[in-house]
Amino acid sequence: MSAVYRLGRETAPSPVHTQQVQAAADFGAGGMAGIEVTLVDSTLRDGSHAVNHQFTVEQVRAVAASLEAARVPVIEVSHGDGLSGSSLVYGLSGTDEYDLIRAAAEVTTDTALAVLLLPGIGVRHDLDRAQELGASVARIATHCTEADIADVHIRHARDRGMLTVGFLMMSHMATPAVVGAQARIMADSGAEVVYVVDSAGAMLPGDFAARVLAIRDATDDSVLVGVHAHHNLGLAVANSLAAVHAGARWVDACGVGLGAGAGNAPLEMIAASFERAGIGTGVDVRAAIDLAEDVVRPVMARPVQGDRPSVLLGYAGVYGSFLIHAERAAAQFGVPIADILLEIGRRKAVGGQEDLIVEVAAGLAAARAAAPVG
Ligand SMILES: CC[C@H](O)CC(=O)C(=O)O
Ligand SMILES: [Mn+2]
Repeated sequence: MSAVYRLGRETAPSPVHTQQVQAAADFGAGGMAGIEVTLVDSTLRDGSHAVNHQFTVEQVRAVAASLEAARVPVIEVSHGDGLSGSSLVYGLSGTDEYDLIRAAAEVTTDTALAVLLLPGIGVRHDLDRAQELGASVARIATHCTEADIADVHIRHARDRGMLTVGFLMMSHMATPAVVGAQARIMADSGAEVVYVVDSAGAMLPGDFAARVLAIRDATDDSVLVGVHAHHNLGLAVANSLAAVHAGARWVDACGVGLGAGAGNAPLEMIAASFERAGIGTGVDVRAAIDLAEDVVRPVMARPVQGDRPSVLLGYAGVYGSFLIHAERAAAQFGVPIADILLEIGRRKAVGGQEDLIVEVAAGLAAARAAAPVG
């Protein structure tokens, strides 16, 4: 017989104030009317993780053309780990990313092309090559405490006339004040937009809002703030709304959410919910819904969803792009993926430490083998 549940563990809510009702209404339909944002679609870059970096020229042409038709203003095309990410450690590209950038450039005229670069994986020359093929937006990504290593790349992109964006990855690992200070470093280097990036999909709406406000404060609103949310805890759209409410004006999304882990904020849901909130994006919502279903879903090699490993990524604060590596290590060493991800989270691994996943899996397997049976 099951238990009878009785009221008792709940704490009483505090009395309702008029300001609270007004603040809540900001998050309702039409509550953010008058705000305009720039949407950046990263299906062809973050989505690269979810297809094991196997995008083809034909797929890129189809996705890029449909994004242009939906009036998405900026689309990002690169290996998942940024320019020159194709490697044994991060995953070899099926098609050279410059061929993919060229393909996207050939089918777009009104949409701007962006590329991602992680200093050390890619170099300044990679930005030059991408720009020659048509990229005009450079997104320079570092761990959230290492903004200074982006200095030469940000300056270089600005000198070449590219719209330059700083991208503070794994932002949940630093306090709002630290994220603000790091954004200031990127702004001083010349970044025009600086992003709060929830690489692990571990952040809650207030975590985003606090970091957006901290960046605005630390930079005296001299840069625009962007947000890049992952859906591991099912919060990517709500987090993006909270970030916009706090002042973010660039917002990333991917068709069907195609991206690392449980994916990114789905473009079609961002476009639709933002329109309901009154936020202007310029994107054709019907076309975004159609392209997600008809163009992006067919290229998905695997469903991007909040399954066990994806939720664990968000819960443990682990890099979304570690998912495929962790799945492989779990199969190779015969240990539960949950154990690997929780241990990686405890060790606070940062991007670039993919080999630690193998070390952790091997260690867990050895510990199991050594444990007394029974
Ligand atoms: C490894 C680069 C990474 O995928 C960038 C990004 O999208 C993120 O940190 O979420
Ligand atoms: Mn991402």
